[in-house]
Amino acid sequence: MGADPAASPPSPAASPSRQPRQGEEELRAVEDHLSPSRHADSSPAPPPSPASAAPVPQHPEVSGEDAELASEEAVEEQPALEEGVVEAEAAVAGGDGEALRSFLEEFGDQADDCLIPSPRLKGIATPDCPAALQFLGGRYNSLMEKYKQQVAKCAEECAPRFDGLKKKYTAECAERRRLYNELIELRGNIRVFCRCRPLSSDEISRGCSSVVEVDPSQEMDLQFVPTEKERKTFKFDHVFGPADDQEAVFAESLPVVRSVMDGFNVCIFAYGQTGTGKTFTMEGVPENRGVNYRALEELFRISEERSSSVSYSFGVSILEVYNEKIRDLLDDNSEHTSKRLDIKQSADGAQEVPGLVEAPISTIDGVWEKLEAGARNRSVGSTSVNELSSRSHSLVRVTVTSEHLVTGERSRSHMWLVDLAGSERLAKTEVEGERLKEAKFINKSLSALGDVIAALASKNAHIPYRNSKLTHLLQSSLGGDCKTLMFVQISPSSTDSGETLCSLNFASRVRAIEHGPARKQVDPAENFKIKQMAEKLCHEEKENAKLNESLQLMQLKYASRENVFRTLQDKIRETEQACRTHQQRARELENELANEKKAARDTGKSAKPSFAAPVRQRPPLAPMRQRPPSNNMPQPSGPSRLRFAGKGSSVQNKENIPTTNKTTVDKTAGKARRVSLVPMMRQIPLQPKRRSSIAILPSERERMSIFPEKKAMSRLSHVQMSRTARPQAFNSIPETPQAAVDATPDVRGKFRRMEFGSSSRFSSPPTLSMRKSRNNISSPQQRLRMQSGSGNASKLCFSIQKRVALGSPAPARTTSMTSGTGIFDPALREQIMAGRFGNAQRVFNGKRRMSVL
Ligand SMILES: Nc1ncnc2c1ncn2[C@@H]1O[C@H](COP(=O)(O)OP(=O)(O)OP(=O)(O)O)[C@@H](O)[C@H]1O
Repeated sequence: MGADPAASPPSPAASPSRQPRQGEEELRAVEDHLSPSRHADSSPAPPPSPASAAPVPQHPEVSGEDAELASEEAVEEQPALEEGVVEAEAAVAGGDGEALRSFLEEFGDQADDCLIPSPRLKGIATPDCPAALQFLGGRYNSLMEKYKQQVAKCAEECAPRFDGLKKKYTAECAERRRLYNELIELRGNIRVFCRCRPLSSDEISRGCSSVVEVDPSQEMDLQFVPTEKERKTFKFDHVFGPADDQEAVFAESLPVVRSVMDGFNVCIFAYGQTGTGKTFTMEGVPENRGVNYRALEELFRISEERSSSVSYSFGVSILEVYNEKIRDLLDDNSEHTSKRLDIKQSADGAQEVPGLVEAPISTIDGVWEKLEAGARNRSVGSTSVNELSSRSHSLVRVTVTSEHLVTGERSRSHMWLVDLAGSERLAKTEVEGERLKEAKFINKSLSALGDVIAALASKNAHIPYRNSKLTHLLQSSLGGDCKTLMFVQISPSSTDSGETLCSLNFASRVRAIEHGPARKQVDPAENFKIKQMAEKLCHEEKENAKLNESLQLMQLKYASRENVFRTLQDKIRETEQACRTHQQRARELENELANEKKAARDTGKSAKPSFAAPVRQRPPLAPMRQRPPSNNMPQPSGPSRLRFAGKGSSVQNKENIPTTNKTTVDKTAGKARRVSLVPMMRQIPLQPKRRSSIAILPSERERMSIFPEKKAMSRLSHVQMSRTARPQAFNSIPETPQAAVDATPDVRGKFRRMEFGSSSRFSSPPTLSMRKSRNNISSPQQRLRMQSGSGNASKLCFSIQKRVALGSPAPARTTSMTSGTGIFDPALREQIMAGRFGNAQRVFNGKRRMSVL
């Protein structure tokens, strides 16, 4: 299905001057669909072919039934155009597509980013209309997509710049607020405006004259002229004459009102005589609204203006102080219920009235409703001065909570809008009864307000806020760190000149107050959090200090213990060194001793052995077990033999000691023992640290006694010593052998008793050494004793001596040990002897830890 180039409109793609553009393909597609119509113009129309059906709506002649349905749907989607198309149908005869073609031609000439609807669209016949609309839709969509991309790109490019500008804007806003606040502070945080109402018709009718002169050019001065002589000029921050309207008054109040939006506490109150226009200034009338309404209006306006950077929320409470009682004017049941409202100080130091209704407001209409409701509930009395005079103080509290969307800074501030009760003197009001009581309360609270202002003016340390409910409520918004605006309302009438003068004097005093810089109010919750954090920090600091102290103490203790430890280590080293020295010396002596013994044995060998003198017989050079048993060898004595026979086949096996008859044993007891022990001693390595030789040292009593029991006699470890006897026994032994030698006769006597009076068990080396020390000091043992001064050395000496005593063939020792000095019962003596030998055996055979006997 080709288009006739001659008949078809100039294709945009064919034009060399133009680049292919977006939408051209759609255009071409539609042109292709229109080609049958073109053929119809130049040549006979071909028969409708199913192949010519395309997804796009087509001419019914070309597209068939499906295309017709699609056309109908498209037409339904464009009901607005249908009417025009139907109207144009008559103009485009037969719907031959001529109008569509020319319409498309127009678009072909248009730039890609143009979408100018052609007036010819209306002229397109109904069958061609869907195709045209589809083309336009596609074109529109592609352009839309293109623009979207462009916008997104632009936004992306501009984002950093936008962020920078936003930051700059935020900084500028902050700076503006700061400067603005500074300006207000320079003007004074407490500002006093004087407003003089016009003479009322009643006053005019009574012929009252004006005693007040206001010069518009001197907006701060007010001339009080009761008489020409008494002319007095009062200065205020602004003076509004009778001609000034509500708008002008509010315009001057705006800076103070705005401060509340910056987080400062604000108080605006109207003071003056009854009927001077306090309520008119604060509340106004519906057609001429006062400060309250306008202030809230301004708050909403600012909130809207700053909505991109700060989020604000508002709440309103309305209350009155009547006869020193607080009444909630938004609580409809407050008059019927005995709900008592009181002032409490919150955690952040602000004054709160628990239970007071705080109505959230989001629109200015809502504000007006609340103000009206409050005004309706207000206690209104009637006096001769002003029929509608309110006999209570009316207070509107606006709570502003803000959160900065960029910095996250939060604040909560209050704005008090106070319409005070009339300040006229009691004498003038001519009241009595209930009205008099009301007047007294009013005067009391106004007097308290005067005292607070006077205290602030004189910068007293104590400000008597709590003298009245009114001043107590306004404490956080009156003086100090908040902004105060006072309207002093005066009457121009000559009849009120006295009251006017009082009011003007009071206002002048208020104006004289010098406030410090205002302080921004932060959210109480934030305040509380900060306080808690500060307390926690304080507590942690204290804990830290305590821990530091204890740490220092521990360090000191550690240092001192380290010193002690070092000293002990040094001592241990010294002791070890001494021990090593002693050991070395002991080894030398041992060697010397061994040499001596060898020499002694050699000497013994040279002498001829004889059974007639068994006592002097030397021990064999080799252990018994290594030698074959001999019938000629002497047998152990009776008790020893019995013990050998009792325990020990093992002993016999080891020692190869033959069992013989008793008579033989009796004769050769001492010799047999020496024969069996000496070889063993040679096998035992030197053990300087053995303590058994001194652990068994007996007490005096034990040494003097005889132990009949075998058990007690045979085991060194079973020495029966009483607790009290032990130290005595040990103390009785001199620390060194030399000490024993040098001991007093008493001590010597003790040792003598030990030597000769004790049982065999206690004939310990000290006894021998002492005896030897007396007789001969040239032996190695004695030399060792003489050289060693410590207890350990003496113990070592004892051990060595014992070995020497048991191993050496000293005849004197044999005699004394076997004789059992002082024991006359032969059986018992034998037992003791056996025990002594058994002990000796155990001591020298300590490594094996088994009883030989
Ligand atoms: N600036 C003014 N311009 C016009 N009319 C005023 C102005 N000030 C006060 N008035 C009128 O004076 C009358 C008394 O005013 P208003 O009730 O406000 O006095 P007030 O000080 O509030 O008295 P009260 O202490 O009894 O409440 C009202 O009718 C009020 O419309």
